[in-house]
Amino acid sequence: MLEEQTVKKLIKCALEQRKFSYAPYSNFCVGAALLAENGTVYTGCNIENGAYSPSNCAERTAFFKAVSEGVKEFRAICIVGAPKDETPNEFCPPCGVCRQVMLEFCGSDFLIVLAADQEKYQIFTLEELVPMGFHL
Ligand SMILES: O=c1ccn([C@H]2C[C@H](O)[C@@H](CO)O2)c(=O)[nH]1
Ligand SMILES: [Zn+2]
Repeated sequence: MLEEQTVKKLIKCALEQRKFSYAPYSNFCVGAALLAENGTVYTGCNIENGAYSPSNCAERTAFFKAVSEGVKEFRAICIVGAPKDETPNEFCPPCGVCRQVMLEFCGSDFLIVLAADQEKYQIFTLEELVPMGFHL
C-alpha cells in the first residue's frame, strides 16, 4: 500500500523530471520517480541518442541511478509520458525492457503508478504487469 500523499509526491517528482527528458528523435518525453525502501526518491527521464539503440527509458535511468549509488530495494515507481508539447493525458506503461529491469530488483508486490496528473492515476503491481516473469 502507498499512502495518498506518497503517490502525490511521486507524481509531482515524475512530472518535474519529465521536463529534463532528452527526446529529439521521438519527441515523446517521459519522467519517472522511483521510491526506494529507505524513502529516497530517485528520478529519471528518457535520454535518446542519434544512433537510437543507446537510448535509455526514464524508468531505467531512475533504477540505474539508484543501483549505482548502492540502493537496491524499492517500493514503487511513478511514470508519466506524453508528446513533447502536450500535457500528459494518457498513461504511459513501461516497455518490456524496463519491466524486465524491474523484475531484476523488485518483488511481485512492487507498485507501478501510471499517472497523467495528480488526479488521474492508476496503481498496478509488478505481478499484474509481468505475469510469469523470467528470473534466473
Ligand atoms: O515507459 C516508457 C515508454 C517510452 N519511453 C521512452 C523511450 C523513447 O525515448 C521514447 C519513445 O518510445 O519514450 C520511456 O522512457 N518509458
Ligand atoms: Zn522502457
